[in-house]
This record gives sequence, C-alpha cells and structure tokens, in this order.
Amino acid sequence: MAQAAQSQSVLALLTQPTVLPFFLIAIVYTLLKLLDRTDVPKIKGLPEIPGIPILGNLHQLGQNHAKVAQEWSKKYGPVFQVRMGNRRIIFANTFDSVKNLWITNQSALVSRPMLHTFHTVVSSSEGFTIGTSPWDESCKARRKAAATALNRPAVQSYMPIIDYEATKSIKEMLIDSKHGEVELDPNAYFTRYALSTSLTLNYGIKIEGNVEDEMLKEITHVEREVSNFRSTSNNWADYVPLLRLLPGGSSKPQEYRKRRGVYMHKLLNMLKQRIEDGTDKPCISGNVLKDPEAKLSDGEIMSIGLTMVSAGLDTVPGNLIMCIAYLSCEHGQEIQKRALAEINKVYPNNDSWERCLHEEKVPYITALYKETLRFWSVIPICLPRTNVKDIRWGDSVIPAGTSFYMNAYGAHYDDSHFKSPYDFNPDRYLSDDSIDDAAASRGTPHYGYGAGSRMCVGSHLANRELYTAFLRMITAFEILPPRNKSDEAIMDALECNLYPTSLTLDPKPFKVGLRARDRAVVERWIAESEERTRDL
Ligand code: HEM
Repeated sequence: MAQAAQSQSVLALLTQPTVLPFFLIAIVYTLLKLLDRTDVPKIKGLPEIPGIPILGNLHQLGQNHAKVAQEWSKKYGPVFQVRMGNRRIIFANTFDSVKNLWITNQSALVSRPMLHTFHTVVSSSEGFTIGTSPWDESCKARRKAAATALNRPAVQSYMPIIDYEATKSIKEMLIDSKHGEVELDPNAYFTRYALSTSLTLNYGIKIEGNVEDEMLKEITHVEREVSNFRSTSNNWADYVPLLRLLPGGSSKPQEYRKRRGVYMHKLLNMLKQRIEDGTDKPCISGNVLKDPEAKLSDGEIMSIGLTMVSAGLDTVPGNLIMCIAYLSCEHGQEIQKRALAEINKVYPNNDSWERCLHEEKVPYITALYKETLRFWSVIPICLPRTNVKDIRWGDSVIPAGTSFYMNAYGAHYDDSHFKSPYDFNPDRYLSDDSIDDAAASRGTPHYGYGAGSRMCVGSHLANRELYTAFLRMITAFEILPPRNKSDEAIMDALECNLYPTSLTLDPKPFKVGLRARDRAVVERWIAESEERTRDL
C-alpha cells in the first residue's frame, strides 16, 4: 500500500511540466548510451575514425568499404579502428600491416566473428561453412578434413576432373562463338567449370547439361545471394540490432536458406543412394561417409559439402572471367603473344594442352594467375577474423574478441610494396619489377587467398584450375576486343563488380571475341581429352 503511494508520488513529480522535459531527455540519453555501446571498448592509442552515435562509421563506409578504408589509411595510418554500429572493427590496409597481424600473430587471429544475418538467419539449420565458423574443435576437424582432401597430391589426383571440365567449357565456347563471329560473355562457361569441378570432387556428381542447366542456374543464383548475406558490407542489421526488429528483414535470407537446403540435401542423398547401390564414384564426401574411422557427424559432412560448393563458385570464375576480359584489351594482346611464345618455348611439340595436367612449367602463366589474384582481389574485404588472445599493435593492446577486417584490396594496391600497383603486370612475379621482390616472388605473393592460420585451404586446387584454364584458353583462342565499345569490360577491380557491397566479385556483363588459333588442332585436343575422361 505504502509502496504504491510512493510510486504514484514519484510519477506525479516526474510528469510535472517543469520536470517532464528533463525526465524525457534523461530517458533518451540513457537509451542512446545503451544503443551506442560497442562489443569491445575503444582501444587506447589506436587511431579511430570519427563517427556518429548508433551508426558509428557505417554510413561513411558507404557502398565500397575497401576504397573508403584505403582513403582513410592515407590520413589515419595503416591500421585503425572504426565503429560499425555496435561493433568495434580493426581495419588493416597495407601489405605489411596485414603481414604483421595475420601472419606474425596467426595463432591469436584464428577465429571468425558471428554475424547476425548469415549465422542466425541464413544458417541456423543448415550449418556454417568452414570459412564462416568460429574456431572450435568441430571447425578444427572440418578444416583438417578439407585440407587433407585438398593437399597437393590429392589435387593432382583430381586433374582428370579439371581436364574434363576445361575441355567441356572450351568446346562449348568454340561452338557458340562460331569461329569468332559471335562474341561471348565467358561468365556462364567458367561458372559451370568451377561449380561442376567442386561437385564432382565432393559428391562425384557433375553438371551434365550446358550453361543453361537448371541445377547450375539455381545453385549459382542462390550462392550469389547467400554471398551477399555473408558480406561484411551489405547487412546493417549485423551491426545495428534495432534494425533486426524491422518487419520483413529476415524473409529474403530465410527463403535462400530453404532453397540452399534443398540442393544440399539432394546432393548428399544422391551420393548416399549411389553408395548403397554401389554405383558411386570416388569423392571427398563419399570417402568420409564410407570411412568407419571418420569422426565427423552428418552436419559436419554437410558443412564440408557446403564449403566446397560455395568456396570455389564464389571465387574461381571472377578471376578467370576478369583476366580473360583483360586479355581482350590492347595491352592484353601483348600479354597473349608473350604467353603463347612462353608456352611454345616450353612445349615445342605442341602438347601443352595435355602436359599442363601434370606440371606447372610455364612461369609466365603462373605469374599471370598470381597477378590476376592480386589485381582483381575478388574478396576485397577478406573473410573476417576475431582474435582469441590479445594482440599488440605498436603501443596498443587489442583485446581478445575484437573483429579484424583485412582490406585485401588496399594491401594489393599498396604502392610501398608493389611498384605501379594499378598496372596489370604479370612480370612483377617473374623479375625484380616489384619493390619487395623477395616477398612478391617467394614469400606471400598476394592476399588473394587470405593469410595465416585460416588461409584458404583450396588454394592448390584453385591455382591448378586457373593455370589449366588460362593455358588452354590462350593456346585455343585469340581473345579479341568486342566490336561495340558498349560491350567492353570495365577493368577497375571495384568498378567491375555488379554488386559492390557483395562479399565477392561478380563481374558486370561484357563480351569478347574468340577466334580459334587453329580449329583443327583445337578439335584434336578436345577429342583427345574426351577420350581420356570418357569414364569420369
Ligand atoms: C581463386 C579461387 C579462390 C580464392 C580467391 C579464395 C580465397 C579465399 C579467402 C580470401 C579465404 C579467407 C582466408 C583468410 O581468412 O585468411 C578463403 C577461405 C577458404 N577457402 Fe578459398 N578461395 C578460392 C578457392 C577455393 C576453393 C576452390 C576451395 C575448396 C574447394 C576453397 C576453400 C576454402 C576454405 C575451406 C576456406 C576457409 C578456411 C578457414 O576458414 O579455415 N577456396 N578462400
């Protein structure tokens, strides 16, 4: 009774006209303070970009985080802290700062942060990929299984798959281009190349149809959308929890979660059925399913499958397509001539088409794919990391649990490391054309595959896919600019992206001319490959 009377008198006091405005201001201030809290307190001694309450620097980062962060690094130094909503993020923007944080501190920088849209809405029932998992025993086991399945000797045993898929794509391009008359966008051909390679080696199931295949289109479309939900730049609800209350915000991610679940279950069930019928082909998931010693659960096997499907599909085509775009331009004509001469020097008997499956002996083609990985930085803001131990940067201590974003684009265009970084120049990986030649040609050539403890485990496979495709495209075709200027590709690494806020590069449409260098010879190479891979 006495308590109720006391509450009434407090309420009466607070609602008096002279007190009410102050009371409301106090409520708003407290709310703002609560909403404005960050997961990690401000790090002393580390430059911070000035922002505004609640959003922090989100609005300033705009559509193109890599470019904006690169600009900021000129004023604030190579490493700085930003606030993206309620998260404090460390951005590293130069080659050396990435090396220090990602490689020197690799045992501390081993985990990945959880982001609302991807981890809660898209993935709650279907499991995370390896690349989106925080570091724990399960992630360790899955990474180890994937690394073993993708090590050098294992990748060598997958070369027949690459032979089959590269041949299939080039054969289709040869037919569809009508000996150079019809200009083509290489996108669909190389998307199928990457996806079908991943599906065959993981499930023993390939895309049988042409570039119009329904499963190809569904997986490509869904994975592209999921890549947007994974992006660190696309989803403000990851950083501003209040936005998660907006109606309808989860419906699109949930739709894509369902669609993704349909084909992932279908692929796994098809494989299980084939194992039961004894008609399965050797493949990674099959090996795990049949291995009585394997200690991976069904969910973990599904996660490895998801990783294989999405990791190569998001990345291999972007590199291939943009390099082919470049080869069609004026400077690209010189690169093609040089590449062909280098190939012919190593293979005077014209057998490079087959030999490239066993060896990587043309240094210029290796340099071409390295420069492609640097120049187009297909994951401009690398997959995010979290430190599990404190990390020291200068006089500052960055506490465990802080998020780190590698600006791979910034590091790749760092002119204190790469001479004339805006020039596309494969020679920088062959000669002393780089400022830090030792690092460029031997140590870490670029951060296209990330760096350190969670670096890409598919890099050997991806390198073999890139090498084979470039060598065969250059020996098969003269790659020519399109007749209409409007069909020319945009070469700038960020401008060429159809969705600038996406995690990975999805090139804007363009066309190139493809004229067979010697149709009869190309047809013979194709026939020989088809014969070799008949039973695949
Ligand atoms: C050109 C093609 C590729 C590029 C540019 C690429 C790039 C990357 C990058 C930047 C990362 C993050 C590394 C880090 O945090 O430091 C990554 C992680 C990963 N990639 Fe790749 N990747 C490619 C192809 C592949 C392929 C073909 C596979 C497997 C089939 C693969 C499997 C993985 C896995 C499993 C991870 C997660 C590693 C972890 O979190 O522990 N990648 N990749």
